[in-house]
Amino acid sequence: MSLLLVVAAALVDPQGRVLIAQRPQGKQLAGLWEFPGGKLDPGERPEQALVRELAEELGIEVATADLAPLTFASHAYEAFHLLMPLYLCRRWRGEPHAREGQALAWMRPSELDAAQMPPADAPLIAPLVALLG
Ligand SMILES: Nc1nc2c([nH]c(=O)n2[C@H]2C[C@H](O)[C@@H](COP(=O)(O)OP(=O)(O)OP(=O)(O)O)O2)c(=O)[nH]1
Repeated sequence: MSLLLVVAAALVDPQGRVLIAQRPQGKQLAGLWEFPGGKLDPGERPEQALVRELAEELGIEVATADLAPLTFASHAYEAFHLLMPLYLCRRWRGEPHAREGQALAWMRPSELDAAQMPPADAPLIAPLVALLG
């Protein structure tokens, strides 16, 4: 079993909506909607990696102090076991925009359709609904 650590963020806007991004064609799980984030580079701390991914993917600047642990996913994919902490973030600099051509959407957690997200993400929705409605 290989364990894959991926860090992800629920960016929350003032209306209580969270940002999801569509995985581009050609990648594993293409077309599904996910929380922004990604894998750690060698030697990186998880929060550092998430700050870097948010800058690369969305062009926003986030301080590690503004990343609050919310919950995590633990899911057995065929090729690896995914362990994915989900951080809540309500404060950033800049306007999130798709820097990698991905579609973006702000959604109320209660509207997140588990079917359109990777299977690992299904258990992440209830804690977001509990917090934000
Ligand atoms: N960022 C993110 N990844 C997720 C979520 N749910 C989920 O199963 N994953 C999986 C998909 C990928 O296997 C992995 C994230 O890897 P990644 O986005 O950094 O890398 P990738 O698969 O696009 O591949 P690559 O960049 O190395 O080419 O975690 C999610 O909500 N957000």
